[in-house]
Amino acid sequence: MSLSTELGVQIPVIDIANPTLKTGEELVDAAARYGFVFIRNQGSDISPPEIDKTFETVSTLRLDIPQFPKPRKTLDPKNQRRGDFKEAFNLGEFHGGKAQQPLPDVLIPHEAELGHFTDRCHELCMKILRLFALGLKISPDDGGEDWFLSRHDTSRGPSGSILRLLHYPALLDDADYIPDVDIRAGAHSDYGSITLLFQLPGQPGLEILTPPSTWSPVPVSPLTTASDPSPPILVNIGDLLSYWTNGLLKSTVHRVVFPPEARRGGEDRYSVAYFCHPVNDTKLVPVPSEAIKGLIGGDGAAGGADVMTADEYLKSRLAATYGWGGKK
Ligand SMILES: O=C(O)CCC(=O)C(=O)O
Ligand SMILES: [Fe+2]
Repeated sequence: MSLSTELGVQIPVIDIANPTLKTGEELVDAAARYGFVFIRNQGSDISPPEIDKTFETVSTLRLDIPQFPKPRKTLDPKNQRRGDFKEAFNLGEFHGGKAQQPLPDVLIPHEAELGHFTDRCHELCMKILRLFALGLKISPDDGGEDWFLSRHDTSRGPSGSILRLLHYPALLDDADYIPDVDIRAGAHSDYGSITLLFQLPGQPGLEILTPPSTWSPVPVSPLTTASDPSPPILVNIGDLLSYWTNGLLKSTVHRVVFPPEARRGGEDRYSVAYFCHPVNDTKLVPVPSEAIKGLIGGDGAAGGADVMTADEYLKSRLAATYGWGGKK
């Protein structure tokens, strides 16, 4: 493990190519401290060409796609009056390589490739969740390393997992833009188990809220990964996994800002996020780990009659942010 030392916060960089118990412990430690961790990408999990291909597709996204919502919405409706300067397309689960929703014309030729990428993201999430179970020392009697896997097994039923393609347009000279008010993506936390975030070299902007309340920039490629074939994949804990672990793993608030040089003109920014959720009917009983037992009783998952399903939890988070029926 190494730390990303430049700029602001030091998010650990972890190599999971040949994982051991120590790798699991390091992941749990990073998730408990920061809620964010970089997974080094030297090609063994999701290959750089697969990531490049997905970004080629994302770069075809333009504001004139009818399905893109207008006017713009924000991820932070409580604090922000104006919409985020971004467009995004969410792809739900694929079945047999087929999207289960209408696709905009520009994405139709890329359906199989996006389905494949979604599968690769899900597999990587399973590898990471297995390592979390190892690091949390879940006993073999309770399901051991497989504890999270059976609960994210897509053959058991639908889930809220989403692949989100994001485009943050460059600012045109005549853009209706208010410096220091407008933002590319408003402050928010993610809702699911874990999120994978893919970013492009030279396109920074992500910031995380660090205690007591400082916005710290997150580099795309920390120094120790500068010569890797692809930037590391950024993994963050969502609200559901934080709830499930009674707050041991942190769901950290984050946002995307305009880099200072992009405040007029500037460049488009593209990113891809995979939000991994458990199967809808998964019961969110407390994760059986000694590290979590002492924390039960706060705002986290309760046993007994109060147990929520993953689907109920997601709906409650959407309702708290947008009112019932809203969409993130
Ligand atoms: O585009 C990014 O870098 C972050 C996007 C994000 O946080 C989200 O869509 O939840
Ligand atoms: Fe996010």
